[in-house]
Amino acid sequence: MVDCQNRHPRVDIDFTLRRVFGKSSFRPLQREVIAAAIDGQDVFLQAATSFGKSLCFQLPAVVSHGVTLVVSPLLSLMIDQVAALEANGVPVATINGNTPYAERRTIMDDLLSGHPKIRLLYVTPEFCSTETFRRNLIRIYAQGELNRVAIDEAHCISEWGHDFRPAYKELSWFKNNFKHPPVPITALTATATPPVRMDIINLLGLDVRTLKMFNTSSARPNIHYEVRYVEGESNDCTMGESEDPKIQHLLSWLKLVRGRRDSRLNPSAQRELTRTKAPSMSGIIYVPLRSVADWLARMLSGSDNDIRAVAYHAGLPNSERNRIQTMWTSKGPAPVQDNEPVPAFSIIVATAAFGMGIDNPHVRFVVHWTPPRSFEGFVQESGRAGRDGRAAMSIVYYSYEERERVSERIKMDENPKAGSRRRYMPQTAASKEHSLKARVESFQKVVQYCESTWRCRHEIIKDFFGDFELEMMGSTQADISSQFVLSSSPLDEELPTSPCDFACDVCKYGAEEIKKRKEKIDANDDNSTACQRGIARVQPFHAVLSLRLDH
Ligand SMILES: Nc1ncnc2c1ncn2[C@@H]1O[C@H](COP(=O)(O)OP(=O)(O)OP(=O)(O)O)[C@@H](O)[C@H]1O
Repeated sequence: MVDCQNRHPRVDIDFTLRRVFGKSSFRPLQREVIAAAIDGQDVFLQAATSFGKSLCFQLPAVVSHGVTLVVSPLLSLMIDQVAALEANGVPVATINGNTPYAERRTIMDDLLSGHPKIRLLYVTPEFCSTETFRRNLIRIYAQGELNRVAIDEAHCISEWGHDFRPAYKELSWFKNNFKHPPVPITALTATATPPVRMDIINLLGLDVRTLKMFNTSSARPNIHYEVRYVEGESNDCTMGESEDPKIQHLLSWLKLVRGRRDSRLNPSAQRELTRTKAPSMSGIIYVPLRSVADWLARMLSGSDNDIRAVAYHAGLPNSERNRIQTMWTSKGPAPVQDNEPVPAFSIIVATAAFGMGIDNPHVRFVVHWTPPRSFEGFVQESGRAGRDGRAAMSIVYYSYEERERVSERIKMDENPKAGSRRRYMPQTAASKEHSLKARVESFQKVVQYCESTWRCRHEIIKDFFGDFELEMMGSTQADISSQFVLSSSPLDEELPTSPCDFACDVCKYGAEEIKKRKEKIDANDDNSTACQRGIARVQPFHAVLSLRLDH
């Protein structure tokens, strides 16, 4: 058997970075992570959304001997990364549910040839646990051609492995079967809490004594985080635009943004000229339900000629979803045709089906229409903004009614009605308990993030992901602020500062102001509005969650 770890040539990674990936320099920490991978170490990288984690396994795969197997949770993510690698001329393949038989055969023939051309193969965890694929992998390994296994979005191992994607739990198969020589593993994530990190390490069978750990801070300095407190009912798809306070708020905010942008881009000329020439500003609005996505996209598009909004959710045909995603991720501003005005805003109104890993550098804002159901999901989704390093915005609309609704949905997912779409499928009583507890805690953190009127929101994010604990585990850390354009100018140096440099509503407007904004909804927390509308009194949030944990 050949040990492919010892067969990689001495490589100039700077040359490969420029020549293959078209990047001029490494971001802080990338070089160290890549060097550890080329050296054959097991690597754990936890870095903020948009840090550039993919490069940390793609570049080693390009310069090393053999094939790197990439385990990825979502088809859309695989398609995105495979297309980007192909565009850079890297031999890459994916085998997934949509791969025709003949293409699978060609890919496997290459991988089993003893000298494969393919450098990276993207698969799902479910495919990894099929007998046929495992038999083939053993042959590839025996030929000395299995270089590394990369687990992208590794938090899914812990978040999903215990319930609705049990195949994630079987990934220890790699360490158990490829021992002499060992096949190194790289695990990457932006959103793992301390217990999730330990779960990932244990489930993958990694040895903490030899594992190389790297991390950056979890919050994104170029994102301005804000919570907007809104009163009353929402997501009522029968409502008109003028009746919904959130639509009203959003439209006036967009108008403000557009006004500022117009005057910055073209201060002296007429606005019409600016509208014709400037590219659209991209944004994502996350909603809890498909029906709300369709309704809100319709409302926004119909309300203003300057907004083009499309819905994206799992209920759309695959072809439509692919079309929207391709349009969305195409790099660069949308081309301007003739003198046709380009809408000022191009918005995707999406359910959670659109999120993790999606890489469009130009997204300027991400809005959560209702409180997100998990804190990890919130950080992943808001992390779609500002991936070009420039200033971007995250807004969460928050009301107590919506808070109760989300906790009700969490409850329903655990005990679905017969015949309903079942989102989670815990296997045993113990794993059911584990998964419920994790989900409840994660949502409690969302509530804490939204209801806090005094703490910097960046600090809340960093706390949740335990940046400090990573340091205690011996992780090599890097400051990534140089990667982003921060909002304050050098002229502000004399002014007092805040933990996030005023990049959240609490630090920018002060605790008193945020408290005042929140008081608006505090007045309604006794459910009186619900009673007035004839809606049954909803159980208070904390009662619902503690009840849930009791059985
Ligand atoms: N050294 C670099 N120089 C310039 N751009 C880079 C560099 N490394 C990565 N990028 C770019 O940064 C963007 C984000 O990279 P990537 O998608 O790998 O992020 P990520 O860390 O996986 O984020 P997420 O966790 O949100 O999916 C990509 O467009 C990528 O091309």
